[in-house]
Amino acid sequence: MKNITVATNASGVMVATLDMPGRPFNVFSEAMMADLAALIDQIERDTAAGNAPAGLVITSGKSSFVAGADLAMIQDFGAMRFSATWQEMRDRYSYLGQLFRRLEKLPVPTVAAVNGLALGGGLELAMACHGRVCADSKYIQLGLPEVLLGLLPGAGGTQRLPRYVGTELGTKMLLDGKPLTADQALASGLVDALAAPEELIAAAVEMVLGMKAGARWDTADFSMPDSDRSAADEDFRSWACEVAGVSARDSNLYPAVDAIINCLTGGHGKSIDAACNVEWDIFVDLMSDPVSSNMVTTCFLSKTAATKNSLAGVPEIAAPASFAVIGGGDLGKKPFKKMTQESEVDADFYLADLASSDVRADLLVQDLRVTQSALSDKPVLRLSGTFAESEVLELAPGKSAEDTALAMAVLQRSGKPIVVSRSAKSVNEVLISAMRSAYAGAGVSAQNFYTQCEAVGLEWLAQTAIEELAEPARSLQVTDRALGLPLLLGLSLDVYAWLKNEFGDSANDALLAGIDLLAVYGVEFPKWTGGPLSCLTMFQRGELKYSGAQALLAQLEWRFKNELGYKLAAA
Ligand SMILES: C/C=C/C(=O)SCCNC(=O)CCNC(=O)[C@H](O)C(C)(C)COP(=O)(O)OP(=O)(O)OC[C@H]1O[C@@H](n2cnc3c(N)ncnc32)[C@H](O)[C@@H]1OP(=O)(O)O
Repeated sequence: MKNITVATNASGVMVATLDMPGRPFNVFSEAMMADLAALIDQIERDTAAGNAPAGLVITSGKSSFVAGADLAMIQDFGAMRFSATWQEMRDRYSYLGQLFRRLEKLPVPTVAAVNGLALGGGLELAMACHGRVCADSKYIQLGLPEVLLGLLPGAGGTQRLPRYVGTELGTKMLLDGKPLTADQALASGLVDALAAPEELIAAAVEMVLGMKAGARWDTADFSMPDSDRSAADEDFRSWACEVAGVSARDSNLYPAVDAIINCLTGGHGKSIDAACNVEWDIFVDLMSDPVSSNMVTTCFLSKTAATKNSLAGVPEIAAPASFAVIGGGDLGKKPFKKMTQESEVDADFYLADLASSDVRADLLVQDLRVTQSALSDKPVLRLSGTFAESEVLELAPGKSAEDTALAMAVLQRSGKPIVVSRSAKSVNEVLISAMRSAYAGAGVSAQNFYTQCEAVGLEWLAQTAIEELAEPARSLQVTDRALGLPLLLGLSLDVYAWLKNEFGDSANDALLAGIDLLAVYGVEFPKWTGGPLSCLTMFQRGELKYSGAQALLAQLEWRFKNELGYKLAAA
C-alpha cells in the first residue's frame, strides 16, 4: 500500500498510518480508498483465519489527519451527470461511505488517533471508528465543511455526526460548515479523549485495548444524545436554518442546505444502514445539480491553484526601493505620509489618488518625499482613466520600465485592508496594477485578491468588465435562482462579450477560470453560479430554467468556448 503503512506493536495492536507520498494533506483519492479497502480486507482475512489484531489504530503521518475527499475526484463525480446512469453515480459516490461502514463493522476495536485537522471525509473516517482520541492542540479542527462547497458529507457524516453530538449541534455544524476545536469536540462527545500530541498514539493504543468492538448505534439500546429538538419535528427545516444562521435566501439558492436537512429528516430514527442509504440517494441528486460542481471548481480548485501559482511567482526582495499606495483618504494618504516621514528606509514613496471623486477621472501620482502639500501639486505621473502603458511611459519619461521596485500597499475602495505586496516590476507597472486591483471592492481581502489577479493576469479585468459588473452584482439580491437569472445572465453576457473582444482566441483555461474566480470573490457574483462563465455554461446546457431563454440565447455565440477548447466538463 502506497498511502498507508501498517505496523503491529507488541500488544498486537495494528497501527495504520495514512501518509500520501508527495501531497501536503491526506485526502480520500481513488488510490487512498483502494488502500483503505486493502487494509479492511486484510483484517477481515486475518480475523477469519483466527489471527485478528488486538485492535486497530488509524492515524496520519502528516501534521494534519485527513482533509476530506479528494476534491479533484469530487469534481469528476460531478461530471458523471452528463453520461452515467443514476445507479452508476450512486455506486461510485457511495463507495467511501460503504468502506467506512465495513470499517465500523470490523470485529476488532478501532480507534482514530486524530493528530491534526480532520475535515469532511477525514472526520467521517474518525466517526466510523469505535473510539476517537484527539491531540490536545490549538491546530485541531474537526468539521464537515462540505456545505461551503455546495456538497454534503456523503460518507455517513450527516448520520453519524448527530448521533454523536445531538441534533442541535450536529445540524448547526452540518449547515454552517464550521469546525470544532479539540476542547469543543471533547465537550460535545465527538471525541472520547484528548492527549498531548506526543502521547497520542500511546493513548489511542491504550484506548483500543480497553474497549470492545462495535459502534454504539449497532447496539439494541442506542438512543440519540439528549437534545430538545428532533429531525422529526414539523418545524425542523426552519429551525435548522435558524440554528445555523442560514438565511432564507441562501437556503433557496444553495441546494446543499435542503439536501442536508433532507438527510437529517430522512435518516431520523432509522438504523445506520438505512440512514446512510438515505444520505447516499440524496447525495446523487445533489451531485446531479450543477451548483455543487460549480462551487467545488470556483471555491476550491481554481482558488487554490491561483493562490499557489501566484505565490510561487512572487520573488524575494530584501529591501524594496520604492513603495506605492493607492488612495488619498484616511487610510491612504494620512498613514502613508506618516510612514514616509518616520521611515528610515532609503526608498521612494508614491501616493496615487484620483483627481476627482469620479472613478474614471485621472489618477495622479505624487512622490511623497517631494510633495508634502495638496495632491494636485506636481504629480510625477498623470494617468488617464484607460491606463494604457504607453501613455504612462509617455507621461512619465523619467520613470522607465527598468526602475525596479517595489512594495505596494493596496487599499480597497471600501478602505479596509492595507496590504503590502512585493513585486519585481517597475514603478509604473506596479502603480497600474495596484490601481486596477483597488477596484476589487469589498468581499475579499486585498491579499487574496491580489494573489488571484497575479496568478491569472486578471488586473486587466478590474478596470473594465468586472468594474462594470461590480455595482449591479453587489446590489443584486437574488433570492431565488429563477428570479435573479435574467440579471445574472445579462451580467454574464457582458463579461463574455468583453472577454471575446479583449482576448479573442488567445484566452486560455486559466484566464477563463480566473474570470469566474474574480467575479465570485472580487464582486460577489453569487457563488452558486460558479461565476459568469459557469453561469452561461449551465444555461447553455439547459441546467438553468428561464422563460426568456430564447432571447438571451440569440445573443450568444457559443463558438467562442468551442474555439477556445474550454472544457465544459471542468466548469
Ligand atoms: C462527499 C464529500 C466529502 C468531502 O470530504 S469534501 C472535502 C471536505 N474538505 C474540505 O473542504 C477541506 C478542503 N481543504 C481546505 O479547506 C484547505 O486546503 C485546508 C484547510 C485543508 C488547508 O488549507 P491551507 O493550509 O491553506 O492549504 P491549501 O493551499 O488550501 O491546500 C494545500 C494543498 O492541499 C490540497 N488539498 C487540501 N484539501 C484538499 C482536498 N480535500 N482535496 C484535494 N486537495 C486538497 C490543495 O489542493 C493544495 O494542493 P497543492 O499544493 O497541490 O495545490
